[in-house]
Amino acid sequence: MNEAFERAMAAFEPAHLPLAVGFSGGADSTALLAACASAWPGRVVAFHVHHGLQAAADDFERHCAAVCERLGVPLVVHRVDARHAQGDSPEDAARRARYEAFAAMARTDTTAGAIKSIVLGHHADDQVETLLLALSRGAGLPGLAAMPAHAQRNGLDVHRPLLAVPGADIRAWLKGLDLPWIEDPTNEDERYTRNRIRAVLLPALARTFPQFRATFARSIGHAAQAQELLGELAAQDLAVVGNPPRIAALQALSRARQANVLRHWLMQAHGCAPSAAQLDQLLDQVRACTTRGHRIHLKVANGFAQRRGDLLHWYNSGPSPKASR
Ligand SMILES: Nc1ncnc2c1ncn2[C@@H]1O[C@H](COP(=O)(O)OP(=O)(O)OP(=O)(O)O)[C@@H](O)[C@H]1O
Repeated sequence: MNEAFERAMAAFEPAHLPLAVGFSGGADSTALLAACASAWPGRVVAFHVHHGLQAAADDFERHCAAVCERLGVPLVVHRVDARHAQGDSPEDAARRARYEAFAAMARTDTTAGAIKSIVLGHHADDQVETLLLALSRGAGLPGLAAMPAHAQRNGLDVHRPLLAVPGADIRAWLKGLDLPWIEDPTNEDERYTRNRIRAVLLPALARTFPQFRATFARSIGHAAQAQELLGELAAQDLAVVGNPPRIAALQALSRARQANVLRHWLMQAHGCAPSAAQLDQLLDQVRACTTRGHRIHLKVANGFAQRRGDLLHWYNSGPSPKASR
């Protein structure tokens, strides 16, 4: 019995049933799986991503299979090889591979029926860690908005019903059940920033600001709401400046709106995010672009932004033959 955990689960309404649970075998997703299996008997499936490169991955899979059998929940396993490309962080590569694996598992036939929603065990401590990591990188609003409780990703409804529940409450609830879970040894490894945050910063925060989980969550909510507005404004501005954007139309906007719409365009049309320095340089070039001969050709993310006539293009497949002005 744990009130915070039970309250969060009672408030959770998945967008669709049957429901998949992202099941790593760790404490949080074990509690989530057990709670979902009891709330929606026969309508829950476990999705396990097997990280082929990790030596213990086969043991994790066997553990998950045993727990699923105990709970009477079907298990789907998908193998990924999340080797990261140069310049890509291992965490980002693993996360991307995980969501692709969830989408692939959702396309397989499960005995429970077609899967359109997945639920993940991220909790209040994970959310605070995500915020602190974003601050440590100097992230903008999208980073400060941390993880949403509900989002669409790779065609699936992704739910995180435990975002307001501290990790300790989840474990307290799980201890009342007779179910085993895995303690991932890499969670103790202080070479990872996330683990240092957990071991060093969270206890200090608890001593200094006892309510930090709730107050940080409020700030995260404000950032997410502001980011939503910026997204709406960017979509409206993109409709006006065009895709690819017309340079003269960009120049009619304030610098902050240019930055907002260019970031949105690069992400929506090309799936890339410029660094703050690159975006700043690009804005300087857009402002300076007042003659027919002004050339723009700048490195932006993993490609280049380039002036072609009246338009600003982005490419990463080698320069265009017509690429002068
Ligand atoms: N290998 C995996 N297969 C399926 N889902 C996973 C996997 N790893 C993580 N998840 C999902 O993502 C959530 C958050 O991931 P994170 O890496 O923080 O968890 P974890 O420490 O591996 O395990 P847990 O959160 O279950 O204790 C998990 O609660 C789980 O729902």
